[in-house]
Amino acid sequence: MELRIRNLSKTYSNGVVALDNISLTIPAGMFGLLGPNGAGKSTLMRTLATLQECDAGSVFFGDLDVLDEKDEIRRLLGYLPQDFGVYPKVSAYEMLDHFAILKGLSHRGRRREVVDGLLQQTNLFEVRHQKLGTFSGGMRQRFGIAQALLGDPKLIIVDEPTAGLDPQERVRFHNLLSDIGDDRTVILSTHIVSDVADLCANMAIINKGHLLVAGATQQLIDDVSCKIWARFIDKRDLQQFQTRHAVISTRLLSGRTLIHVYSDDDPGDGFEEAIGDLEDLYFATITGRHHAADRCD
Ligand SMILES: Nc1ncnc2c1ncn2[C@@H]1O[C@H](COP(=O)(O)OP(=O)(O)OP(=O)(O)O)[C@@H](O)[C@H]1O
Repeated sequence: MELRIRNLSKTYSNGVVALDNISLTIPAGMFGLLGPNGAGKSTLMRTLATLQECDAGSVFFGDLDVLDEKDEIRRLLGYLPQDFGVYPKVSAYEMLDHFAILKGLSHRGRRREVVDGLLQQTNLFEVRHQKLGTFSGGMRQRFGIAQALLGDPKLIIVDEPTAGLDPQERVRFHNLLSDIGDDRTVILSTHIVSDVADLCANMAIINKGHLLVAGATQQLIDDVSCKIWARFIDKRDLQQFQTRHAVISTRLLSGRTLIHVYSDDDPGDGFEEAIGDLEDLYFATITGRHHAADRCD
């Protein structure tokens, strides 16, 4: 089902504008919401998860008014918050069983089936009697997904789930997310570009409360791909290059400094055409070089 966000705004009491007139349509499947720290992602996620009020705007999930029909939405919603805390002294099984009771699964036999199934799906069945306090970050996040999946939600919101996971756990977590994203609407909020590149067919970039671009991930990459130029430089010359060119990223590659610049035409100066990727789109967009209307021919 589609989630339609229209003209959503939120200003905190200290004057910070966290969401500035955001309009966005999120189709079924995996959707990536990408933005740096402080962009407004968590504010948007908490608003969609009915945990926080906005100042203006509307949100519909199919025919349901998310901001008004909170109880109905909560029945369809699974949420993994950014700061998902667990009781360290309780086992994974006990905790999930407890959440299942709260979700209204009162029949003991049925509950056991559901809880066992979710522990299997998240690869935690073998360790189900271990205390949550002994879990690694990745195991804890997979447990977070297990609790978010209770009640078979149609809308799943995960807020920065892979921060702090090692590469192996990240892959494992990605596989789990891509499995659950098949027949649901899953919103993945993250500042990690590869999370979106690996998983999300559709995406948006927000910064400082503004929606910058939104659409099909591959189309958005195609729109930037002809405008990215690269060259290695001596890192002492970086400032010079920054004054002459629209430098969007600087990275070290085998000890050498590689810069990417954004330009409609060949910038000269020894740059070669690079094939723009999602990271280029991200940096070009949040540095204000690339805009939603910019295209490659
Ligand atoms: N309760 C609050 N009161 C005042 N300002 C807030 C509050 N919560 C968030 N903010 C501010 O609103 C802006 C957006 O914050 P938000 O947490 O939504 O961003 P984010 O993209 O999720 O970033 P992060 O990844 O750091 O959580 C930030 O400038 C933040 O400092």
